[in-house]
Amino acid sequence: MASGEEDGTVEEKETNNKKRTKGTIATAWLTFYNIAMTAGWLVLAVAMVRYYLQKGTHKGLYRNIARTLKFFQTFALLEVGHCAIGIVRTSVIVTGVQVCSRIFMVWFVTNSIRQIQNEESVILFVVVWTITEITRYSFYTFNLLNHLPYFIKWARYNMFIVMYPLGVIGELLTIHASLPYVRRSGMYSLRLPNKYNVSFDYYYFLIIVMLSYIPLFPQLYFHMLRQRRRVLHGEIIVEKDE
Ligand SMILES: CCCCCCCCCCCCC[C@@H](O)CC(=O)SCCNC(=O)CCNC(=O)[C@H](O)C(C)(C)COP(=O)(O)OP(=O)(O)OC[C@H]1O[C@@H](n2cnc3c(N)ncnc32)[C@H](O)[C@@H]1OP(=O)(O)O
Repeated sequence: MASGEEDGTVEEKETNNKKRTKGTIATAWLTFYNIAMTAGWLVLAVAMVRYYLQKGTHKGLYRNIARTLKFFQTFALLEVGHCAIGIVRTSVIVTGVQVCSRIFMVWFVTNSIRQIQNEESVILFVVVWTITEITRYSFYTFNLLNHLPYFIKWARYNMFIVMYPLGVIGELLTIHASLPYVRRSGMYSLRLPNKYNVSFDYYYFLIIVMLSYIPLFPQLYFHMLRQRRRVLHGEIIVEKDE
């Protein structure tokens, strides 16, 4: 008599193989991690809605949620580790660029320059990140638990089409708004002469960061479009080794 696996479809067999290779400890850790991250971003969403309903303005909202945002966005650094040790099938480079650019936005732009914290662009990228991350982490969680509702899968691989550009617009407008303050204050800059004999201008560094979105963002976006074709339309995509 044929075993259950022999009876299964190619898709089922592939899922079983993937699970076996991932291992129990890794699966348990990822389940815990994804539940914690879904909960964290949900807390953030509730805090934002409550603040807006109580105050009727977005002014002061960033300060109200800053701690939670910094904590959960920084925690996402673990994702680079997940890829590096091979417990998730994702590129370290793609994940690294995504996570580091977000951490940079949170710590070295929004958190460091108080004057821009009430900009609408800050609210734009925080709202977009929040919606995206609730969907993404619940997708991973339900997927690991083998109970993935189709609408979450659909949302994970469709919402980014609009959300990614919106998030980028919010981030770029925020960096742009910070430029005059950075120039005036000379923050994080090193002027000559100094004992190291090096100079660094954070103002120009921020302009370089903004320009680096031009080559880097399309790569992240096309990566997600490929993932979308693979997951929603079953296309076999041959990726180059990183
Ligand atoms: C220091 C100076 C910094 C300079 C900065 C330069 C700027 C560069 C430009 C950067 C622009 C970024 C802008 C961005 O911040 C804006 C926004 O995010 S706006 C909001 C919209 N965003 C999105 O929709 C994000 C989309 N991106 C992502 O989801 C990820 O970041 C990405 C790494 C791109 C995801 O790719 P991935 O390959 O992981 O896709 P999948 O989700 O399909 O996963 C692939 C497989 O891995 C499994 N997996 C992954 N993670 C987990 C996990 N945590 N738990 C369990 N399993 C996981 C997943 O299930 C897939 O498995 P399988 O292949 O078996 O199906």
